[in-house]
Amino acid sequence: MQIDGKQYLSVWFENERVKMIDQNKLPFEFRIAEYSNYLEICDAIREMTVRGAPAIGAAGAYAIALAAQNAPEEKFRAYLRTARDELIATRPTAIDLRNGVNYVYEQTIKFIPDYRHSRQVAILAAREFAKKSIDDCYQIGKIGSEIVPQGARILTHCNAGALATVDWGTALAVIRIAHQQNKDIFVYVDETRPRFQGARLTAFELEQEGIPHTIITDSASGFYFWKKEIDLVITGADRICLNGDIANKIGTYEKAVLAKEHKVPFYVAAPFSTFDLTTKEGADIPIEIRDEDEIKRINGTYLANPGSPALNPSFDITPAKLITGIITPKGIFKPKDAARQVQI
Ligand SMILES: CSC[C@H]1O[C@H](OP(=O)(O)O)[C@H](O)[C@@H]1O
Repeated sequence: MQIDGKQYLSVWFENERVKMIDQNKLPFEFRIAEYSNYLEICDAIREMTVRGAPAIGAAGAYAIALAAQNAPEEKFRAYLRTARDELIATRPTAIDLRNGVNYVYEQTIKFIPDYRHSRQVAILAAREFAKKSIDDCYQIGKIGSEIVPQGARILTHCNAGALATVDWGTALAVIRIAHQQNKDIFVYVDETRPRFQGARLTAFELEQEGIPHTIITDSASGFYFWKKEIDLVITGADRICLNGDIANKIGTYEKAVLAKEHKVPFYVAAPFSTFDLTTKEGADIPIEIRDEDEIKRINGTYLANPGSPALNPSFDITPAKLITGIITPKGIFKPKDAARQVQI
């Protein structure tokens, strides 16, 4: 992604350290955070310094590579197993995290007790996972742009951009490439309470690339559907089940219901690292419940009644029946057929 004319990835491995754009500071401050051990990356994922399903998948992959560099040889496998389990436990919903961590873990332990080779393979495997994510997201953008009509007004929710992946994005990869194809698109950006990934991160990415857009409150989208100002909805996903149900940022489900009511196509864009072939349907996906203070406070200042409790599920489930198609690196598929593409 271009930031002030310079090319960046959201997360990368350099000089034996994992580096990432601090997404909690954007768009007000551009800061690169860097870590030398996997425990710091566990905190970074929990605190959403890095966030977005494919981005935390890559961060987890690099964290295992870092663990392999630091693991004492006398307990190499046990140290890596602990790192794997602690990283996967940081955020339960996005399946890319488990997929990225497990991929590098499995590749690395194959070479024990050749510890030097294991350490080299760990870094190569993590870099391979991240590079495949970038390539998959670019393909998603190219394939997805085919369903974007000229002059389309597109609603998107949360941030499914380059910041939520390693580069390009998923929903925003489609939007970026449609813009590059001069399709004259306009984007309605849901602010996405309570952490404002839309108002802060999606709006930042779109402004950086000169893509016309407006921020709206989450509750305003219904009004723009009613005004017939939304032609298409494209979101990302955090987990896609065997039957095509998806988990995505809280508020996605209601956009899908509105889209159905107003006969507007609702697409989900995701790489294959977001598919979970071990989960049959959406009801089986663990939903991350985050701290109530994310709702009640901003930067420590209360904006809600301090004495009242708040419920803060970070994701919801959108059933396959509300999804027009799932945009993958291999093509666009009906939800019920998408998971099969991963198996092929
Ligand atoms: C490329 S899809 C990213 C996906 O992850 C976001 O969640 P979070 O910001 O909590 O990591 C959101 O659900 C996006 O759609």
